[in-house]
Amino acid sequence: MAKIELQDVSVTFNAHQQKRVSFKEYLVSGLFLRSMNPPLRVHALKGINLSARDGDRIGIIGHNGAGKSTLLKTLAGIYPPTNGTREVEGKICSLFDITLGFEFEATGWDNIMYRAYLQGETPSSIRGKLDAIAEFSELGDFLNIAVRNYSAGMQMRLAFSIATAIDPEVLLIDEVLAVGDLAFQNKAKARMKELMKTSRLMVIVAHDLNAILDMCTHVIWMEHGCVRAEGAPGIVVEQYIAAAAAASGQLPEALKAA
Ligand SMILES: Nc1ncnc2c1ncn2[C@@H]1O[C@H](COP(=O)(O)OP(=O)(O)OP(=O)(O)O)[C@@H](O)[C@H]1O
Repeated sequence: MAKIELQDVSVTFNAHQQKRVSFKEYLVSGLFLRSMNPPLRVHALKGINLSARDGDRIGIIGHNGAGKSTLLKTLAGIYPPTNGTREVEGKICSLFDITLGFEFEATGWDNIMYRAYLQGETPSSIRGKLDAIAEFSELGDFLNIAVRNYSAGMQMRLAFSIATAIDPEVLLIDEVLAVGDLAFQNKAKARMKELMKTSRLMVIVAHDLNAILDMCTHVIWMEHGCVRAEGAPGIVVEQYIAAAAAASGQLPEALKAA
């Protein structure tokens, strides 16, 4: 069974400020032993509660900087909650930032082994998938050389081929993932669709509201690190569009017609 349970989760970052300071300000701050660039605390997530089970397809929408990617990364276990608790059960496949964590001095083949192992495969289950991963990546002999010699697109191909080789129970996707050239993108999209169908639980961050309406059973609208609204996709997306239109001083199409 796949399961996600976030209780009162907050994530805070300490960002280093790089304000320009005049020489005078610099001297005065030194005199009082004050830093001119104290860390800026960014409250990316504030008190998020989320509960999802087998069969749920959750869409996350919201403005730039609302906290969508941070939420996805917290679910993936990349960011530990600053407060609150995170519980995720099931094999996770994260389709975002997929090229992070390559061993650049190692060959493509070795990276397949390392990564698949980190994704929870055993040495024997990896061996059964090696050829399929290599074939999907279409990297051929390049798999014999160090990954540092790959182009950005080739790294993407390899990372995507490995990440999607497992049968995920929990699928975490950022819509902006664009993999490789046009031919590979079509292949990648088809594989993503397949994974969306077969995974038990999916959470997707997207700005494409039609995709959200098509795919999701539940939508969470994030605003400044909080959940502004959540519920049935049709209702939440409509509220989101109306709020965006009001903010930009335009009437939503539906209201214009009324
Ligand atoms: N590693 C980090 N260090 C410091 N601040 C961060 C970090 N990651 C995100 N933030 C901040 O957290 C807030 C939420 O960012 P996040 O990337 O989650 O937003 P988002 O909703 O995914 O935005 P977008 O739609 O633009 O991708 C922003 O204010 C961002 O500056």
